[in-house]
Amino acid sequence: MDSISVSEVTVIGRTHLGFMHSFRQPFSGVPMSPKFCSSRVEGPRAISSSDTNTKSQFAYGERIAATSSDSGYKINGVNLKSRTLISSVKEGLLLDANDDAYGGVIVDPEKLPSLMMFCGFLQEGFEYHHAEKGYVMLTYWIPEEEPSMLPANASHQVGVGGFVLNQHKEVLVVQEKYCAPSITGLWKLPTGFINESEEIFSGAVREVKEETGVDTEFLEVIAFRHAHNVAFEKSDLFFICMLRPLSDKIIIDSLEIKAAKWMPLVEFVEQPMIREDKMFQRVIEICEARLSHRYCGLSPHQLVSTFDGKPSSLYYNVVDDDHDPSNSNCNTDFL
Ligand SMILES: NC(=O)c1ccc[n+]([C@@H]2O[C@H](COP(=O)([O-])OP(=O)(O)OC[C@H]3O[C@@H](n4cnc5c(N)ncnc54)[C@H](O)[C@@H]3O)[C@@H](O)[C@H]2O)c1
Repeated sequence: MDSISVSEVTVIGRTHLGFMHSFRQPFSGVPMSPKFCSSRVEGPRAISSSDTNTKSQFAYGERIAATSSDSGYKINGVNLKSRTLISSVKEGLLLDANDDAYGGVIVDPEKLPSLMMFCGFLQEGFEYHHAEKGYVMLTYWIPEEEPSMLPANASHQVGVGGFVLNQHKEVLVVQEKYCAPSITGLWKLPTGFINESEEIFSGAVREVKEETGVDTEFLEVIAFRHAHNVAFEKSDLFFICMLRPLSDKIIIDSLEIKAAKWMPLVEFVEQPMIREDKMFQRVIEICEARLSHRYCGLSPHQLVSTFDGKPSSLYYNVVDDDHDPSNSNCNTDFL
């Protein structure tokens, strides 16, 4: 941090993560490393939703203090009265800020006086929250007597595996170019990670296409696995998806994949690594149960929740509202 040089603030961002709001500042010296900071106002929960986005100032000094609301209250031991007065205890630097809906303030980065401000943020007890390409987010929870309510950084990665079976009861399998020595030579399902803002159903189709060149149609999530500390200390949600092949020609992605082929399901299951692996055994059993209609997976249904107004995919599998079992995709034949 200390070696970063100053450049002008060019972007104001506002990232909403529950209680967190933030701002960005790219610096020269470090390729596009805007900083996010977040803060929360101490004192009575005086900021109602009607106070949201009212103009405040956020003070930075050797201690941090901020205010909102017309009624006086204390921040860092300092009595504050005015909505716009924000005072630091020692330096008294004032930053323009907007109140947020959670009793916090969003500092206007365009008004930040210098980089020292940012270096100082860490010295003042701001903590790294997370980093993405192009920014680092720092947060600070002011009320010392309260535990921080800021949501933690994302804890999971989401992976998909494609179970693609053709009419000859052959499953589409790959050998990975880079893998643990213990699975070298294993013919496995194509797997990969979901991209940001990508759906599970389209991510599975994309991964299969990228690795094998085969076009598919998503059918159902058959099962998912939840495991911890899988990569970069993140937990892992792995969705095993049944896909229907729409083409059969294999063109591998030679960067990631050593080989791919259509393999008879019985041969696939007979591989020692698969036979000895309880999870894969169970996955195969579930897939076979699905093929014989003894089991039904989850299919995505698009809807918008009024809760957050976001278009969403709800994965479920029940008979439709008219209670007509023929409307359930459990009856769909995959082969
Ligand atoms: N691969 C398997 O056999 C397997 C088995 C069970 C579950 N899964 C699940 O599949 C999902 C995807 O996992 P995966 O094994 O396909 O992903 P992966 O580890 O193969 O990573 C996907 C891609 O990222 C690259 N990559 C990953 N880490 C790298 C690094 N440190 N440096 C350079 N490149 C790197 C890989 O080469 C690969 O191209 C996860 O949810 C996982 O739990 C995979």
